[in-house]
Amino acid sequence: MYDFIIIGGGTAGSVLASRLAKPHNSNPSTSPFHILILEAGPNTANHPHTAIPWESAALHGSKLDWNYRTVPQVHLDGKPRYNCAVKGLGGGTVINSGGWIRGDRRDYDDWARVVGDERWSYEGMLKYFKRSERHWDSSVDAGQHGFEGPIYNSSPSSSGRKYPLREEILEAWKSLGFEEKRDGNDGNPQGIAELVENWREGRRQIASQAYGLEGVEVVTDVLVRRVMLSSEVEGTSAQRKAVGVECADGATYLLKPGGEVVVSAGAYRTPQILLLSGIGEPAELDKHGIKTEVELPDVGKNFHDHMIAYRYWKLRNPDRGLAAGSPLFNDPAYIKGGPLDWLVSIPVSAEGLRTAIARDEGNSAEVLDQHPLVKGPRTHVELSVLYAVFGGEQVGLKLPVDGTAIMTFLMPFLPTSRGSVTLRSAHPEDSPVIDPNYYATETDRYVAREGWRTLSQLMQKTPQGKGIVSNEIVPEGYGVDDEETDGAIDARLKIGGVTAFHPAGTASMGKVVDGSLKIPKPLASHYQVAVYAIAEQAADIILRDHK
Ligand SMILES: Cc1cc2nc3c(=O)[nH]c(=O)nc-3n(C[C@H](O)[C@H](O)[C@H](O)COP(=O)(O)OP(=O)(O)OC[C@H]3O[C@@H](n4cnc5c(N)ncnc54)[C@H](O)[C@@H]3O)c2cc1C
Repeated sequence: MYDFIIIGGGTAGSVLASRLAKPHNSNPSTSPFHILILEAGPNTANHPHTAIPWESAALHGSKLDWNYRTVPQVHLDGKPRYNCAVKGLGGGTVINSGGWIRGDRRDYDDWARVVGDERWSYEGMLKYFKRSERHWDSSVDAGQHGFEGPIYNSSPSSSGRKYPLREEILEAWKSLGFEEKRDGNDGNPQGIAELVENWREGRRQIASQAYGLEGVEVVTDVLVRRVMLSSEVEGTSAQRKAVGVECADGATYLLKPGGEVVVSAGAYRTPQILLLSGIGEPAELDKHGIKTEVELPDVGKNFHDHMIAYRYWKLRNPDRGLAAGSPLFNDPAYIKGGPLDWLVSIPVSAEGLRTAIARDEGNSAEVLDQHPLVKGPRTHVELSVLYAVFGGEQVGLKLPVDGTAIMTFLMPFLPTSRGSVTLRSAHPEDSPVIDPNYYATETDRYVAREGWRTLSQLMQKTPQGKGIVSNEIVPEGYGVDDEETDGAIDARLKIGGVTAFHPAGTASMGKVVDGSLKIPKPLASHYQVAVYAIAEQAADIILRDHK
């Protein structure tokens, strides 16, 4: 019997279990709790492709990948998209690209406003951002950064990567009017900031190992089917309480009285487990012959993901050795992180945004003035230049990694499109039906087009961009369109839009789980920093309740 059963030993599950077993600042093994993690995949500790970050390419489609396909994306080119999630101890941290990006304080403040709970504001989360990280530079603002957390941070410059295009690209961004920031992770990321990664000396840090699971019972290779619920009468109303967990093979694990089950199975599988437990929309449950235990219509709704789109550019002078494939990139320092220097986080123009929102939501001028996406300014899109090429096959391009081309990406950050994750069947082995519904709103299309045009300006209009690249490498059948009409940009984004691997929102708090963890909106960031901090705060909340 257990005090805590944690379903899913991924990023959040590992951090939470570790902190419950050994609270922050405590001596080893002081926990009085019996804690269990149930993880569907294997222990990833000694896997040959998990230590060196760039080897994660070999994990896509492997046994460690749940390897999802979405439903056809009707607002893109009508085709399904591949969505990856890791099946193994450590979850997303086994494969992710290591971007350690905290995002914009305004998003967290918006969460706090929506859920009426200041613990989820930027200031409320700050303690946990600091607690999880170990910044490499002791001269940065100690009010914003942690120096003793389990997760080591690094940057291209701190790891000794000296990319030949670093200064030219910086100057190109500046010539578009953007300002350089010394620290992109201080809650105000707008501008040009150096990339921060969570690689330690060029090695991946997997959450389950970096935090450590001493004092936690870990069962791997076990697929959870459902949370077992009992009916308890409290006062005049019947309450459902978790009493344990049932696995697909029929094994059960039970809670001690007063114990808790935590469902941290990621954005795709958390709603599946809740639905298989009879927690969800009765009509949806009826379809699969599942008895409704708790009516919660929003389980699996509110799904959103960041869409990313890549573009490719022919180098004017490849012999300068500017991109992966040229000999310079064989320097061992260069495998210590991703082939880029800068992330540029920007708002889009408020006027166009108001028009787009009005088309989607039909708001009056007064409402639009107060609209959270307009007020801010919010960080609407992230842009970057990479000194490598990959992902071209999505748009039918075969691009050898031979040092002759570079790429750019744009990632619209605060999508208003919403999709869903629903049941395919009552069998836990069947993957859920995943519909991110990318690019469904005019607001999302407007933001993406603005990002697209900014990248075109950077590469084709700035003196530095014009000096670096000769032309864009365009997919067959798509001409180079100097006018850059909305239609022409949409056509490219509809074939090129793919997941940035940031699924979220399917157990949206306040609607799906209890009041302490209500977080229903997207963030202008990459999600692991937030997941680490949320799990850190969850541990504090649970430990307070169990004192
Ligand atoms: C390819 C890729 C690149 C990424 N790059 C970045 C990046 O550069 N920066 C960034 O900030 N974020 C990045 N992310 C996102 C980030 O890694 C995730 O947001 C984060 O890991 C999510 O944590 P989680 O705990 O919610 O889910 P996960 O870490 O996915 O954990 C869920 C766990 O639950 C387990 N599970 C699921 N169903 C069951 C079941 N029925 N029974 C038992 N166990 C189950 C899974 O196997 C998994 O281990 C990336 C993600 C991917 C996939």
